[in-house]
Amino acid sequence: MEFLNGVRPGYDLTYDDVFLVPNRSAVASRFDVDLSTSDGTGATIPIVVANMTAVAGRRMAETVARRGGLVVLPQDVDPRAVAEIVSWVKSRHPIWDTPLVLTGEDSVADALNLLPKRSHGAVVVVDGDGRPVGVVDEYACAGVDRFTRIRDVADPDVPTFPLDTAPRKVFEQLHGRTARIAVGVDAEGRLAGVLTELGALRAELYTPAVDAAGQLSVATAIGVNGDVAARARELLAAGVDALVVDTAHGHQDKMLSALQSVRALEPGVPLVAGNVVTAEGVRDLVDAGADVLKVGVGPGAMCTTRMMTGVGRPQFSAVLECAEQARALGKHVWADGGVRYPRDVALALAAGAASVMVGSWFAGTYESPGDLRHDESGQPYKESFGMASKRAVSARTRTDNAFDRARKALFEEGISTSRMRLDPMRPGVEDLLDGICSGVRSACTYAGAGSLEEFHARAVVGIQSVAGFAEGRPLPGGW
Ligand SMILES: NC(=O)C1=CN([C@@H]2O[C@H](COP(=O)(O)OP(=O)(O)OC[C@H]3O[C@@H](n4cnc5c(N)ncnc54)[C@H](OP(=O)(O)O)[C@@H]3O)[C@@H](O)[C@H]2O)C=CC1
Ligand SMILES: Nc1nc2c(ncn2[C@@H]2O[C@H](COP(=O)(O)O)[C@@H](O)[C@H]2O)c(=O)[nH]1
Ligand SMILES: [K+]
Repeated sequence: MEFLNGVRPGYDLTYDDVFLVPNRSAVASRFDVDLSTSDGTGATIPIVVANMTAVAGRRMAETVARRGGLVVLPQDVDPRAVAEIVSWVKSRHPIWDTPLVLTGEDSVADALNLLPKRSHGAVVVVDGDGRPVGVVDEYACAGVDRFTRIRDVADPDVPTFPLDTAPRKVFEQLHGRTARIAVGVDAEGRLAGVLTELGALRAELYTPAVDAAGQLSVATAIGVNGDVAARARELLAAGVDALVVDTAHGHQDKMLSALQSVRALEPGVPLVAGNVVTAEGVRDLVDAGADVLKVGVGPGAMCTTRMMTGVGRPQFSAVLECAEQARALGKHVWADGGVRYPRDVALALAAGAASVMVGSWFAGTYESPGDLRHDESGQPYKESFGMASKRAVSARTRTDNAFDRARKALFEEGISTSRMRLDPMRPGVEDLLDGICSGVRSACTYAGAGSLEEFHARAVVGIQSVAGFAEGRPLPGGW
């Protein structure tokens, strides 16, 4: 990456401060751009979902891995529960989505409770042998008593396909029909998955992130306290595909010894560590065994670190400096936090990040773990909170004695509650991934790049005024 006219400023920059200049391009189509990452995780899109309790759970992990990204499960989850989630994610089909399932005897109220759990918007009704006999969506549930039996409202016309049917064929069969989903069945005719028309299209455009056995990939985080090596060993045995050693101040001795102890296990999967924002931090963590550095102090949407401490660094410059150092050592950087638009992802990749971590933005989707709520005006939202908030710290320290818990509660560096609105046009995480991947593909072709490495090599970045940033915003309401 180079700065426009070779001018590298003497002050630090964040994503809003910069823009990409178009280059002459020989890339004929945005579909020709390869978005796969170079960080050794096998991800085929440069997106990692942050290890936050309000964001990263099993449905998020399954859904994002199917589209080629990676989800990091939070460190606050008990290792046995992580093992269960990992084996569950790995048991999911890499193309067909996990169905929501009820029997004909269940009620419309049961269906209405289940529907917001998944983006595909339908519940499959099965018989006693697990064979699909109908489909119910929210329209079928509208205007009927909530105690009505499902069998009385289900649509018995279920487009059904063997699991090995090409997604394009499923797309063509669904196109123009009223049926919302296609149902995939195994050799015995039992329900095994569902696909919407859009899901079938995505299955042709994205490549799932999978392990050597072809099963969906998933990562997990650990902290720096306690017996880090023992916990890491347990998680590696559970089959995680990357291990993230995570603490607010990654450039501290406790992190270095934690990393050394995990590296000594020869994990055999990428070892990620952070957070840091300086070249010195990168060097020390690499010396201690990190393959990937997590970069960002203070940019997160739930993060109050900069307001509480004055510590941090504008994220674009932090990523640029850390990526330069990591690349010089043959290592990689994940740009962590502060991503609000697809452009922020493109800019982080231009600065040299191998992948970009997104947290709060994805909290406002069907796939995040929280319950769907509605505000006073009926708008759907989910709650999000920071991992250093009173709420998260209190959950993390629940087994400590009362005095220690009270001591810990003093160091609050995150928001305990916030509302992340579900965008009615993009309520699922895959809708957001579509937007991000389209934006990044397009950014690559503007730069004349066919891969993310070429994008970083060719990117020309300029610095803009606040007015320059404002000019780039759309004006849906006119002026
Ligand atoms: N990217 C960011 O800007 C930030 C991210 N976070 C996220 O919050 C989560 C919790 O992290 P964390 O609070 O580190 O919790 P951890 O449970 O990992 O504990 C961190 C350990 O490091 C010690 N420590 C020393 N200095 C610091 C410091 N300045 N900040 C934090 N701990 C310090 C703590 O000791 P003692 O408690 O005795 O001081 C504690 O033992 C993580 O997911 C982290 O990524 C949190 C803040 C900033
Ligand atoms: N200082 C804090 N940082 C936090 C907290 N919880 C999470 N985080 C960091 O934010 C990113 C995600 O950023 P986002 O803008 O996409 O939400 C996450 O990976 C952490 O590094 C917190 O309580 N305090
Ligand atoms: K912030």
